[in-house]
Amino acid sequence: MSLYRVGLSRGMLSSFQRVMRGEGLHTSSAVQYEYIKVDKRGEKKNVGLIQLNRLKALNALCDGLVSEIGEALQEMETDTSIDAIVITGSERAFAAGADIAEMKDKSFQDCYARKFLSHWDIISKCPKPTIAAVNGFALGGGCEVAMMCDIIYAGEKAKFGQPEITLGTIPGAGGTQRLTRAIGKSKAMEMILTGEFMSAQEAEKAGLVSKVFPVEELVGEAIKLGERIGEFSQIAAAMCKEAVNMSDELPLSNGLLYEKKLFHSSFATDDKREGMTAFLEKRKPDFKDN
Ligand SMILES: C=CC(=O)SCCNC(=O)CCNC(=O)[C@H](O)C(C)(C)COP(=O)(O)OP(=O)(O)OC[C@H]1O[C@@H](n2cnc3c(N)ncnc32)[C@H](O)[C@@H]1OP(=O)(O)O
Repeated sequence: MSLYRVGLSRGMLSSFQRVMRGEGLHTSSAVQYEYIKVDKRGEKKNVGLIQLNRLKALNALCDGLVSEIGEALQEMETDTSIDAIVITGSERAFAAGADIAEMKDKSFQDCYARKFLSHWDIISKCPKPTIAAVNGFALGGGCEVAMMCDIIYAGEKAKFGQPEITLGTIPGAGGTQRLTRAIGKSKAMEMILTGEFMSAQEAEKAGLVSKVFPVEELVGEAIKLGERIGEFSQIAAAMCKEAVNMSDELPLSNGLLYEKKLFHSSFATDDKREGMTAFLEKRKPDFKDN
């Protein structure tokens, strides 16, 4: 059982110092966080918001921060009132990458034995729809976290990059794979081999980002998107997500079969009956996520 689950946080170890610096511990219903803020947003409070909050280090993804994202996601996953989840940072930085100070003295043995970065996978495995709302820098692991989400919305000053080559290493949390799949080999290779950043507008044109918004409107627009998704059946949304994600993993014929099996499975739900009945009765469906 993690410390968080029994009501303690890593943060409590140094809470006195943080209180003295005027920084607080950020609390959800049962869990206290040091590096993130969590909230429920939208008119029905059905959109979970995770805001990275390690501002001085540009939200560099230290071990504690990533663990807290995982804790918050797990909590939101089991909270049936939450239909979609938005992950965001600050206006200056979504996240400037894995924490370089933490990595500097790590050996191969440390990385291999402790499966360094493998706990980041929890973000891509979340069954609920996830939206990255990216303002400012999304570099290295920050770009990778954004790409682990299902949809990326960007503020017009956002900058994406995989600059690991400038540190003598390579992307390690899916950067080469996901970027190549998103924008194609030539563009991904150029970005990764030069360490150069891509603007929000370029990222939208290349296909990494769905939409670009003015900086101050970004998070609100991501929450509106979460609310729109939340109008539908949670089960259907989870099935859509599973089928789309499988298209990245499987050859076409297997992907088509997988989709068909999920489509057939959706016929076992009350929500499919309600959706089709409501259409024929010319009324709004009342989905029960069942
Ligand atoms: C999976 C592998 C990886 O992710 S490797 C990391 C990949 N990311 C990077 O290489 C980006 C590193 N950061 C930068 O290049 C710059 O900080 C910047 C371009 C994002 C912003 O530059 P600017 O000059 O505006 O700010 P500072 O460099 O002064 O940064 C402020 C403050 O944040 C600390 N910081 C920034 N990024 C990281 C990081 N990835 N890890 C640890 N710390 C980071 C930086 O050291 C500064 O701290 P300070 O105590 O004020 O010196």
